[in-house]
Amino acid sequence: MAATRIKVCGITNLDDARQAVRLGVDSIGFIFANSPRQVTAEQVHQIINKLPPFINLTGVFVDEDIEEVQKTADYCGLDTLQLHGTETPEYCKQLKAWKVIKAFRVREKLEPKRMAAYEIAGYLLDTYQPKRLGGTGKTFNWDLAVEAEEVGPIILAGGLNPDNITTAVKKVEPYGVDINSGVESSPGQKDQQKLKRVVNNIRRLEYAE
Ligand SMILES: O=C(O)c1ccccc1N[C@@H]1O[C@H](COP(=O)(O)O)[C@@H](O)[C@H]1O
Repeated sequence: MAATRIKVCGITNLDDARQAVRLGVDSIGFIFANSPRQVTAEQVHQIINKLPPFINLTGVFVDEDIEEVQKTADYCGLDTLQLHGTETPEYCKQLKAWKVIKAFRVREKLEPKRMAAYEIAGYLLDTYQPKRLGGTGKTFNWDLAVEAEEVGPIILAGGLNPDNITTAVKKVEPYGVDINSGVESSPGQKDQQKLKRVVNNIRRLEYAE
């Protein structure tokens, strides 16, 4: 099995960021949108300043004014922008200076044509829940994610935790996974043991070959 890229999202403090770095995750994510995990550009700037090099930094936005996204990304030194709202392919094109990931919330079926209209670096599949634009803690039918592979690099999200991550990765074989509320002790605070278990479970699959 190819290596699975790991993003840990919803980081709100330096201790959790450092623990994610220690575990060797590929990207750490900061949520600028309305959320129990919301952070300000200033908070993220302070956290990032204290991190070592070679860490990919992702910012999560929902239908934000594009100039505000660019300003925040520049100020914080973000590498990747993850868009969770109704952002259009044209909106994404204006962010060419960054790697863009667009989130697609999955209901009963996949919408590969709609996804393929986006010329972006990665396609994140998350669980649909009315009135929630992310961070639901719920999984969706992973059979649909398997079908999405032809569109481009798939990042699997939605309710991933230490207990279901092995099944999810084995089944979907995604390019990457995005772990958020499933490794928290309370909203915005990571549980160090859960985080460690998730990462170890993914690595174990890779070493098993
Ligand atoms: O976590 C949030 O509160 C959030 C709010 C608005 C947009 C995105 C958000 N999080 C993203 O949601 C998915 C799935 O999260 P979970 O594992 O189900 O908690 C993930 O990509 C987060 O980055």
